Amino acid sequence: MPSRSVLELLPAVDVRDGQAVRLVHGESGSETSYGSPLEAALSWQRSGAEWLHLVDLDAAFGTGDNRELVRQITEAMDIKVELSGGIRDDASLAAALATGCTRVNLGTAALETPEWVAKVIAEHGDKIAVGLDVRGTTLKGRGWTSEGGDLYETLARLDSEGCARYVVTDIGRDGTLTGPNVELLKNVCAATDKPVVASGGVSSLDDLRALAGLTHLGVEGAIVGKALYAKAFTLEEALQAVASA
Ligand SMILES: O=C(O)c1ccccc1NCC(=O)[C@H](O)[C@H](O)COP(=O)(O)O
Repeated sequence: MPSRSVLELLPAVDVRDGQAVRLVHGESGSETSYGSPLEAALSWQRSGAEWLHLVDLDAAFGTGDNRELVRQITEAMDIKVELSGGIRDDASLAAALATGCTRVNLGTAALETPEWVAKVIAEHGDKIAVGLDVRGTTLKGRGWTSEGGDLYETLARLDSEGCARYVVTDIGRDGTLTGPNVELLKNVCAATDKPVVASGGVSSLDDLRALAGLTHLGVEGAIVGKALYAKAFTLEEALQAVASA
């Protein structure tokens, strides 16, 4: 009998001005602070996480960076780390990869400098994921007003360039505890053969079970932020829920 794949869970640590924070709709200025990002990351690791989704929000918003702290956190982890936020050129990519992270997530660069993204996909393969942050089917930079084109046209282009994986976020759900956009995830999975990581909106164990029910379509993992910080459930409960879904 073929083995069933278990949904990977990626607890999120988003860093702004040295603090772990949560945003609403990915918008700068909407943050709530949750203290030390290293402590948060270590606590997810202690709770059994196999992945950490670590975001440098200052780098993403162009308000500085938390590069040294992100490096320290990544080095302190025994688990896999996905790094995101402000990775847009050779220097920021080199700094991110030098942390020893498992992969990086490119966002705005995929919209604004597609030639560079094609080049680094060719060079680094599986170490590069692309974040597709959407409202409706229009791509957006996180928390930004600029529009980045059509989701499915961009997906087709990135697929043709060999992109290994997509992190898909409905910005309208992000940080809102209103549930993931299952329809969007199904549509993206239908449009690509590459694995998809769901991001934004998870509010309950039932949401995670619903995402676990999409693994056969290509949903490989789910990023969980606000729900863990708001203590809607524990990470142990979440891991148990997806293991038995
Ligand atoms: O990932 C980024 O690069 C990023 C850039 C700018 C704003 C937000 C960004 N990421 C946020 C996340 O990845 C969230 O942690 C994730 O979507 C979890 O959302 P939620 O479970 O709804 O808190």
